Parts: sequence; structure tokens; C-alpha cells
Amino acid sequence: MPSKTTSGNGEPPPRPAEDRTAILWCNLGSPDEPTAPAVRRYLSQFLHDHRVVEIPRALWCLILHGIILRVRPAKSAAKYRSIWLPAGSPLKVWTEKQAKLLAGWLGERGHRLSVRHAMRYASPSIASQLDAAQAEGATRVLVMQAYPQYSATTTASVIDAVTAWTRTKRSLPELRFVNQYHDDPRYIDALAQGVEAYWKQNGRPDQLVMSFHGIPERNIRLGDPYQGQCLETARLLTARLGLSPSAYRVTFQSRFGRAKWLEPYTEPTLRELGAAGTARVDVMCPGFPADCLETLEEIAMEGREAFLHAGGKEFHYIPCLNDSPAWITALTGIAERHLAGWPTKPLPGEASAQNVPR
Ligand SMILES: C=CC1=C(C)c2cc3[nH]c(cc4nc(cc5[nH]c(cc1n2)c(C)c5CCC(=O)O)C(CCC(=O)O)=C4C)c(C)c3C=C
Ligand SMILES: [Fe+2]
Ligand SMILES: [Fe+2]
Repeated sequence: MPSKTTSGNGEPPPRPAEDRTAILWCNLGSPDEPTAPAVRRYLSQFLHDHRVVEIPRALWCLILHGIILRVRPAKSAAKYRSIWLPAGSPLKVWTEKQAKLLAGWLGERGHRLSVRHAMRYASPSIASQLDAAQAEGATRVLVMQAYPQYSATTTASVIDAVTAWTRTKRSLPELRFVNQYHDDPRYIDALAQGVEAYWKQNGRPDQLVMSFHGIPERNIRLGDPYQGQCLETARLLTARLGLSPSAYRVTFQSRFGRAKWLEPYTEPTLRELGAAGTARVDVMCPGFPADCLETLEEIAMEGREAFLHAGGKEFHYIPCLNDSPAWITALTGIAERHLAGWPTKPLPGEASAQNVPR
């Protein structure tokens, strides 16, 4: 008869696995290359997500396959080509670098864990990175997102992708989600340091425009907290910078389709400021932790053109947080706060408990 300490075949029972933590650093994702077919694949996955477009399925598939996926890929691919880096899409390059820096900084602070970057659309997918983390022995996963402001269109969609993965698995890691950090003092400080450093080198503008990605206004009416969180980020940042209300604007960009999105829209605001004779405008995008198509092309190229063409004199684009030390400090702090209770450093007496010989 097998003893209580064997698994029934004479072998000792499986040793309780040591808990290992992984952080999943998630962003939106980019096409794999700046070509129309690659952009079509990317947009098809992105725009089939019901969190992103809430139009009834049958009607939306008609519009999507009949018009959008025929016309938009070539136009978007040309825009992607204008910002593409030798190593790939800026969004992907920065997101990967942020994950590596976060791993390094947490490692230097004594944490034993891994950090993987994942993309909601295209690659590397959330499912593939969760598989890889589990294959490495991760029993705990902290999901962090490159969306400081919560929106169902982005944050909830990442959570959907993680929970879709859990439905395919028998043995699940413990999971935690960071849903938002729009008012985290470390995030605000990282933004402020970026602006202050830029102004120290380049002088100050007449107007600072803080441009956030838009969403349909209807989503706000249905309870999405996104707009309020953007406004709170802007309030905290301008207070930290000591700006009076007449020195800045908060705007929303990247409108898609004909429905009413959050206003004021960025590009008309830039035209209005140019036409009103504003000599210099600086634009920053506090909701985007990494530079991407929406900041480098839509703001730094198209926005510049709109402002100058309307009569403005000087346009400056202040880069996103990207790999700034203040941002990696902020990410490290946000991660550490959410890791509480999941020891990633040996606790007094605990290290030996996991090494008791059997
Ligand atoms: C269709 C509706 C869209 C909603 C709603 C939306 C919300 C949303 N998006 C971001 C962040 C990013 N969006 C990016 C690109 C992008 N966004 C949409 C549409 C919606 N976004 C499209 C169709 C595209 C693709 C490009 C194009 O064809 O215009 C990006 C950049 C991706 C890159 O590869 O660089 C980011 C980042 C947020 C934060 C948000 C809601 C809060
Ligand atoms: Fe479809
Ligand atoms: Fe978007």
C-alpha cells in the first residue's frame, strides 16, 4: 500500500511549486510591417473587437468588410511608413524597451520576477506571452497596461483577452490587474519632468495642448470613466506645472467614423489657435506612455501642418514618456504597490521554508 507521502507509484508527491511572479506589460499593438496586407490583418482583428466598436455585429461587418478594410489599410500603411523605425513600429519598440527597463529596475531593487510585453492586437499576443510565462513557472501574473486612464475600449479589452486565455487552461496562475493610474503622483511627476526638461531646452509656449485619444461620447453616457480621468490627469499635471487655465487646452484626437466623439477635437483646436494668432503652441499626449502612429504622425506631422497652415508661427511636439527614467521609476512604483502581498523578495524565514529537504 502506498504511503501517504507518495503519489501512488512509489514516487514522492509533486513538490509544491515555488511561487513565481510575472508582470505582463500590455499595449495596443501595431501591424507587423507597414504594408497594406499587414495593416488589413491588424485592423481586422482590432476593429472586430466589440469593446472597440459597439455597433450591432451584422451591420458593422457589412461596413467593415465592405468599406473600411478595403480603403483604410493602404492609407494607414503609408502613415505607418512615415514613422517606422529600423527595429519596427515605434509603439512596439518602446513597449518592449519599457518592459526590459522595468525588469531591470525591479531586479535592482531585489525582486525576483520576469516582465513580458504583450500586445492586445497583432504580436506578441497576450495569450502567447501568458503561455510563455506559465511555461517558465509563473504562478502569479500582474497585468499592467499602457493606458493610464481606464476605458472599456482599451483596459477592459485587455482584461477580456486575459480571461479568454484563462478559459483555455486547467491550471491557472493567480491574477491581478492594474486598471488605471491616471492620478498616480509618480505618473504625474514623470509627465511634469518631461515637460519641464523640454521647456528648459526649448523655451515655453503661449499655449500647451494636452491631447488624449478620443472615444465616442456615447461610451461616456453609458458609464465609461475615461473622460473624467483624462481631465483629472490634466488638472493634476497643470497644477504641478503651475499653469493658469488660460495657458492650456485639453483636447481629444483620433476620431474614427461619423459619430460624435469627445470634444474639443485636437486638430480643429490647433487650427483655431493658429488662426487666432497664437505664436507658439506645444502639444503633448499624456495618455500615451509610448510614442506611436497617433502621436508621431497625427500630432507631430498632421497637427503641425494644421496649426502652421492656419497662421500659427511655431509648433513643438513634446515626446511621450517612452524610456524616461522618471517614467520607469513610476512604473516600478506602480508595480511594487500592486505586488504587495505577493512576496517577490525572500521574506525572513520564508526562503528556508521552501528549501526544506524532503
Ligand atoms: C475604432 C475606434 C477606436 C477607439 C474607440 C479607439 C480607442 C483608443 N485607442 C487608443 C490608443 C491607440 N490607438 C491607436 C491606433 C488606432 N486607433 C484606432 C481606432 C480606435 N481607437 C485605429 C483604427 C487605429 C489604427 C491606426 C489607424 O488606422 O488610424 C494607437 C497607435 C497604434 C500604433 O500602431 O502606433 C494607440 C496607442 C486609446 C488609448 C483609446 C481609448 C482610450
Ligand atoms: Fe466580420
Ligand atoms: Fe485608437
